[in-house]
Amino acid sequence: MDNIDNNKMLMELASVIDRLEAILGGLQQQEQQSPASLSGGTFSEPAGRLISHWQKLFVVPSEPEASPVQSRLLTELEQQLARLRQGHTRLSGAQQLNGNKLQQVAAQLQQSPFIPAETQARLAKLKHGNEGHEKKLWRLLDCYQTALHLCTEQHSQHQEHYHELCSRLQQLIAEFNFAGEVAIELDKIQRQLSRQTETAQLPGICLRLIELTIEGCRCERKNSTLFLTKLHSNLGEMQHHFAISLSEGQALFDARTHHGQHIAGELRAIGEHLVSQDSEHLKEEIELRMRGISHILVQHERLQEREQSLLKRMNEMDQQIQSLKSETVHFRQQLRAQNEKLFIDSLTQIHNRAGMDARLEIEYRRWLRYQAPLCIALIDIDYFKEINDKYGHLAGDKALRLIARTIQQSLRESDFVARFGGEEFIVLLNNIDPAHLKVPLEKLREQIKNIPFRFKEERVTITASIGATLFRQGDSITSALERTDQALYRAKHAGRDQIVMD
Ligand SMILES: Nc1nc2c(ncn2[C@@H]2O[C@H](COP(=O)(O)OP(=O)(O)OP(=O)(O)O)[C@@H](O)[C@H]2O)c(=O)[nH]1
Repeated sequence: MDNIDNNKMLMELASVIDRLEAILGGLQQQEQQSPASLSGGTFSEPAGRLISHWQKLFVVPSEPEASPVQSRLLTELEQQLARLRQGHTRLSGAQQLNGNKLQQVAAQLQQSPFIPAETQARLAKLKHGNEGHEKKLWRLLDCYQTALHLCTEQHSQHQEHYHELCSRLQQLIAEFNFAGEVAIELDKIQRQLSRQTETAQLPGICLRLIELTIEGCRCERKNSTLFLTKLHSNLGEMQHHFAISLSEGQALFDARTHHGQHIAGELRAIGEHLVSQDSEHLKEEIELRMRGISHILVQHERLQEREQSLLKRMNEMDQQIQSLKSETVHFRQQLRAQNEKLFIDSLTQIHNRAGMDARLEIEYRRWLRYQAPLCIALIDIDYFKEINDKYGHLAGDKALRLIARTIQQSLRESDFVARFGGEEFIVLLNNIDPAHLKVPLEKLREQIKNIPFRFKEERVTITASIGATLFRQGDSITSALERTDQALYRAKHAGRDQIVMD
């Protein structure tokens, strides 16, 4: 069912791409522009065919402004994207249904008393499903639209927008944690992006990433379903063995009790005869009873053999449980790594915006409960564009990594730092003394300023502006963030390289 839906979604995407291609094909005939060459060409059909049309239409524009044909083309593309969005909403409804079914199975399995704790944890994860990929698909579609606009963009900010798009795509790729072929492909694209790809290749890269996301989801779902099926059959087998062992154990117990009672009865009878009968009769009676007892002893030996084989079976089942446990531990570790990766910024290796959202929510609730002073600060690097323009984007990236490390090292263990976006960082300082709030922030500002940057053998000082505020009565997260943003704005306008508190 899952695969059918994913295939349906892939087909839907492919058909939209085909429709786009048809429009482009028509327009191409009207266009007299000469085709320009593109290196790479690693994209799959139909994305590859589509890109070659773009090459012809966008790579060597004859006019500085987008022509009416190009504008019309963009409008049509956007309409197709809108249709794709509608189709996707329908499909995600169907997927939701599947997800619900999977969650029901997981919930039922979780109730079974035979499930080890580790497996319970994994099933709980399955129960919650994974909505992240869908959001990423939309982010990719947005990137795709941006890439299309970039192809026609002529103005001075082109380079800046180009780098921003590359960063967004790299960030998205870093957030994926697919395995196998998809991971290898993603890695290739990641490297391609870091090598200054041509603008005209970006739409194709976006489409390829969409394809890979769907393929990755399909594999992930397939693996989860396989795991569930295997788990289910293992558990069924174990339950069956347990039931047999249980009834066998009960039968053994009953037989032992019965034999015990029998032997006790025989001994009692011997005792009674010892006092009441004459010696000849007594001898016969004892022989008879002794035969009865030795018969019971033979039966008892057989019981012991059955007990031995039952013990052996129990041991085998125990081993089965152990291997099931270690399998689920491994899966859980994978899931944990995947979750952690979602919250880490690929460039700086500190938390990203999603990580910050999660932590801010926790700190805010804690502040509401205990009212311990909580400070939020935005750190924005001054004139960072100049670094990029003068020394290149890669040098800029290196600087961002170093700044992130410096901020992290300057903070206490309980403080929190994340990359808020671009060249902006956010810091949360909890349990801070309001009277001395500026001290750690000043230290931060100084430490950034003292980083010994060297670009092209030139010593460069990078400074930062900081806006900060304390959470106040009646604050929401948004209101505190807005205040911090305004404080940062004032710090910039007052000449940069300084802290403004609100
Ligand atoms: N190298 C690199 N640059 C980035 C990244 N993200 C954003 N930027 C750049 O950061 C720069 C931010 O520029 P602006 O917003 O104009 O700010 P600024 O130049 O720092 O100037 P002020 O903030 O006003 O002091 C842009 O050039 C972006 O391209 C990134 O991941 N790597």
